[in-house]
Amino acid sequence: MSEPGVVEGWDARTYAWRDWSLDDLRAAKGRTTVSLVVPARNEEATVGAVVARCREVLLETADLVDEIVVIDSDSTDGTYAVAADAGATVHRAAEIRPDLGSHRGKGEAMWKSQFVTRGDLTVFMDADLLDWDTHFVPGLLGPLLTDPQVQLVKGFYERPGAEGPYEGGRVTELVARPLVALLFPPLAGLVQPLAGEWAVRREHFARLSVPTGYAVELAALVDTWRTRGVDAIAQVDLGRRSHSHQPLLDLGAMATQILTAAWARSTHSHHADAVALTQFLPGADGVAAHVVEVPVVERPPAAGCP
Ligand SMILES: O=c1ccn([C@@H]2O[C@H](COP(=O)(O)OP(=O)(O)O[C@H]3O[C@H](CO)[C@@H](O)[C@H](O)[C@H]3O)[C@@H](O)[C@H]2O)c(=O)[nH]1
Ligand SMILES: O=C(O)[C@H](O)COP(=O)(O)O
Repeated sequence: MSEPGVVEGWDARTYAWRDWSLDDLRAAKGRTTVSLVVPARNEEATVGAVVARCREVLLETADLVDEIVVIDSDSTDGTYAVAADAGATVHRAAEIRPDLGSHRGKGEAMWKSQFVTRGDLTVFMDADLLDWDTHFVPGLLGPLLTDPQVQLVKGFYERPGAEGPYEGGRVTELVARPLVALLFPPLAGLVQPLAGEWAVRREHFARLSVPTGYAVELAALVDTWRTRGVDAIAQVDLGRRSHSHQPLLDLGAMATQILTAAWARSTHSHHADAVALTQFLPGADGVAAHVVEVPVVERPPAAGCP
């Protein structure tokens, strides 16, 4: 086992959010425009606070964000109304460019966001954040505003829990990290490869193929590395973050999507729109198998769309 520390090659592109003051960032921003995009599915309990705090601090006070856009991803609760009341521009993913069809999923909401936002830079933030702060956004903007070579910035953070502060979640540790180790080793220095808090240059994102589900993060990293080189990716320590946890079986679907996107990016290729995932639940006579059709549709680069 090697000595603990930053993985070789990543030290120069690993930052902390305190590395820039708001004044530094405002000066670097100049006429560059920034969209904060929050994909949200059934997040009425938390999306209001995410939007309201970002609006007050980043849009109205610090003048660092030019628009806050919530993409309502087929919610069946009050997400749309809560986000709108908190001051976001809200769009239903299915209603954006209906001529392009509609799919379920977080990646779909993020892909569709490109047709309703106008920022030169896009910052993505999850809507289910519990322990977080608005400095996430300036932290993620730092490398993009100060280094023209950087195309994509990934957040990382302590994740409070029994496992240890810098260990990721279950999918991160059991799927993403082993995959990166096997197939994409130059990305192994990323502390939280699946973090939902990341930022990207609009022009670069528009040239990426985007899995409609939870593989959007891993795909963006791999494709950025392949097309622009590993130096186009930076990561920023954002402090602490906690979020609501999904049930294990739902994470099985997430893992399947991530594995599919990784497989498509390895020397093998995959062309189906869904993967059948068999899971097991207690049944009347013991264990019962359930097959879940996990969607793995992938959108083409938005830049090629009419
Ligand atoms: O169909 C969906 C599902 C989720 N979301 C939103 O996406 C964000 C993150 O979703 P969540 O289910 O909380 O994901 P996690 O279990 O926390 O998964 C982690 O790992 C995923 C895989 O990389 C990332 O996409 C997530 O951002 C990251 O938080 C939240 O705002 C959700 O409301 C959608 O917009 N549409
Ligand atoms: O990043 C992950 O692996 C998923 O978000 C799951 O996280 P959790 O195990 O902390 O719920």
